[in-house]
This record gives sequence, C-alpha cells and structure tokens, in this order.
Amino acid sequence: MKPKVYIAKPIPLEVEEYIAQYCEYKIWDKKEAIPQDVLYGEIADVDGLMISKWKVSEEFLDHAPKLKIFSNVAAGYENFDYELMKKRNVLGTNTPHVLDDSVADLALGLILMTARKLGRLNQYVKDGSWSRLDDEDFLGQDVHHATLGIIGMGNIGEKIAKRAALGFDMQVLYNNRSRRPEAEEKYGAVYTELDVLLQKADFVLVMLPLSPETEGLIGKREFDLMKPTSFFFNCSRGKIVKEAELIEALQTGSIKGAGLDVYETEPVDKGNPLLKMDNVVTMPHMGSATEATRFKMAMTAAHNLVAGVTGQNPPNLVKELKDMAKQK
Ligand SMILES: NC(=O)C1=CN([C@@H]2O[C@H](COP(=O)(O)OP(=O)(O)OC[C@H]3O[C@@H](n4cnc5c(N)ncnc54)[C@H](OP(=O)(O)O)[C@@H]3O)[C@@H](O)[C@H]2O)C=CC1
Ligand SMILES: O=CC(=O)O
Repeated sequence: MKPKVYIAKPIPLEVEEYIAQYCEYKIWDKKEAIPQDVLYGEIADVDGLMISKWKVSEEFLDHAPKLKIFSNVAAGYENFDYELMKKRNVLGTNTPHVLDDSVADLALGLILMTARKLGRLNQYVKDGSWSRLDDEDFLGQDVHHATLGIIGMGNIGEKIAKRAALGFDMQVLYNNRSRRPEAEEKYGAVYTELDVLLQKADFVLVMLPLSPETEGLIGKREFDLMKPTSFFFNCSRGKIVKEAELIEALQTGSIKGAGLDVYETEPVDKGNPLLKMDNVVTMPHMGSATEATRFKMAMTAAHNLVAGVTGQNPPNLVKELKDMAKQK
C-alpha cells in the first residue's frame, strides 16, 4: 500500500505526477490559503504533509498522529519546533539553494529601486507628469562602488554579494555567525562586527533566518548607528526588525530610505505608515517568485516528502534535526 500524503497548496502538474508515483495523495488546489479546520481534517491519517510555513505546534501534531514528515515549501523554517518534532518523530525539511539566485536578483532590484527611485520615476512618466527634460527633482544615489553590508551571509547572502561585488563593483561587508572564506576570496567580502557594518555601509541588507536569537535584532540602536545617508533592506523575515522603530528612523531622517520584501505582519496592514512613505519601496514577499524557481521549490519539497514517507533520508532535512537521519 502506498503511503498517504496531503499537499496543502497548488503545485505544478509535473510535481503532482511525481508524487502520485509513490503516494496516495489529496491536494488543496485553491488559490486562497487552506483554512485550519480543513487542514486538520485532511491530516488525520497522513504520513506526510507538503505545505508552506504552517506553525508546528502540539495542537497541530495532535491532529496528525501518523505524520512522519513535514515538507516545508520554503527555505525559511521558523515554523518548526525542533524539540517537539524530535519528540514526536516528525522529520522537517525545507527547499534551500534552488531559490538563491531569484531572491538575490530581487534584493538587487530592491536596492536599485530604492536608491534610484525607479518606482517613483515609472509612476511619474505613466502619470503624465513628465513635462520638462532633464528633471533634477528625482536625483538618486549611486549603487555602483558603494558599500553594501550583508547581515546573514548564507546561501542567499553569498549570491547577493556576488552580484554586488562583480556586477556593481561594490565593497561588500558582512556579518554572520561563521566566517565565509569563499565569499571573502571570490567577492572580497570583509567580515565585520555588526556595529561597524552598520556605521560603514551605504546599504544595509538583512538576510538572516528568523530565530529566537535574531527576532528583533534590528531596532532603534542599530538605525542610530547607520549613516543618515544610508538605506536599509530586509528580504528575509519581518520580525527580525522592530518595525515601529524602523518607521521612526525613516520619519526622523535617522536613515535615508528602505526597501522591504517582508513585514512584521503579512499581508501588510493597509494602514501601515511604511506604505505611505516615498523613500520606502515595498514588495509583497516575492523573493523567490519566478515560475522556474517556484517549480523547483515544489519539486524539491516533493523529493523531500517522498523520501520521508518511504523510509529514506530526505535530501533537505534541516540542520537542527540532522540527528534524526537514519544511519546507513
Ligand atoms: N523574501 C523571500 O522571499 C525569501 C526569504 N528567505 C529568508 O531568508 C533566510 C535566509 O535564507 P538562506 O540564505 O537560504 O539561509 P542560510 O541558512 O543559508 O543562511 C543564513 C545565514 O544566517 C546565519 N545566521 C543564522 N543565525 C544567525 C545569528 N543568530 N547571527 C548571525 N548569523 C546567523 C547563518 O550562519 P551559520 O551558517 O554560521 O549558521 C547562515 O550563514 C531564510 O531563513 C528565510 O527566512 C528565503 C527565501 C526567500
Ligand atoms: O520566504 C520564503 C522562503 O522560501 O523562506
């Protein structure tokens, strides 16, 4: 008998066909997020679940007593509770690497949009406001040859460093838990204490995972250290930044602008002051959102899922759960 799995989001047909070879499956194929009561009903007798970022709690696992694997369709996995998953013997996987280049492209796009005011300029032309040549009201800041400070130099951080150093001749500073010798050699990235990075960088970009150590890491103290001419970017998770303190730093001119793909609450509240600020570019958490990358993420999650329900070690078991891997 094939193992049973539930796929709690729409996925490409090819990925569904791959899963169908190994598993009996059901799928939530509507655009809107699956309601909790529907999910809880569907997972009562499944061996595996494929979903994006649902919180793993006692209550959730009580509704899925047979679950062997939680296959997250995302690189981030702050929704996992490692101790609980070990206790209940539930493997947890993510989809790293396949999205690195797409997220890095978006990060550079956000930097360009913010520093060179690209969104506002686009609107200016489309609105029919472009009435004189050589308009100097919209002068921006140079990205090339500026200093980029990356906080969180992991898989994605390195791809951003590559683009910045080799494509834009930027000086890259980085702060991370461990040193990244390859980024230092290939892109001239310089390991820098956090406070010094904040003081020196023209563009500060957060690419850390959300964890108890990183939640609220960036706030007033950190914005005060930045130059009033500097820009702040967050492409990882909103809760790493104290959003009210970011808003204050932008309002008081303690920093010059910001580019955000992520927020404390998502979708972002319609009344959020960030949405009204001309010096802030706001994206709807779209780092990995290309057709090719979303396909690869779904297929990676499917490989993890199938491995987990067929007794193999899933290729992307997260490092915090590595001791759950079977010894071969
Ligand atoms: N906007 C979007 O659409 C997307 C956002 N993301 C977010 O980006 C995050 C990063 O992704 P990715 O690059 O793949 O992850 P990685 O795990 O490859 O990189 C994270 C880096 O952060 C470092 N780090 C972790 N904790 C700390 C800490 N407390 N202090 C300093 N450094 C720390 C790690 O260091 P070390 O290696 O030494 O542990 C690692 O180098 C994801 O967790 C996710 O939240 C991801 C994809 C898309
Ligand atoms: O936010 C997206 C992810 O893959 O993590």
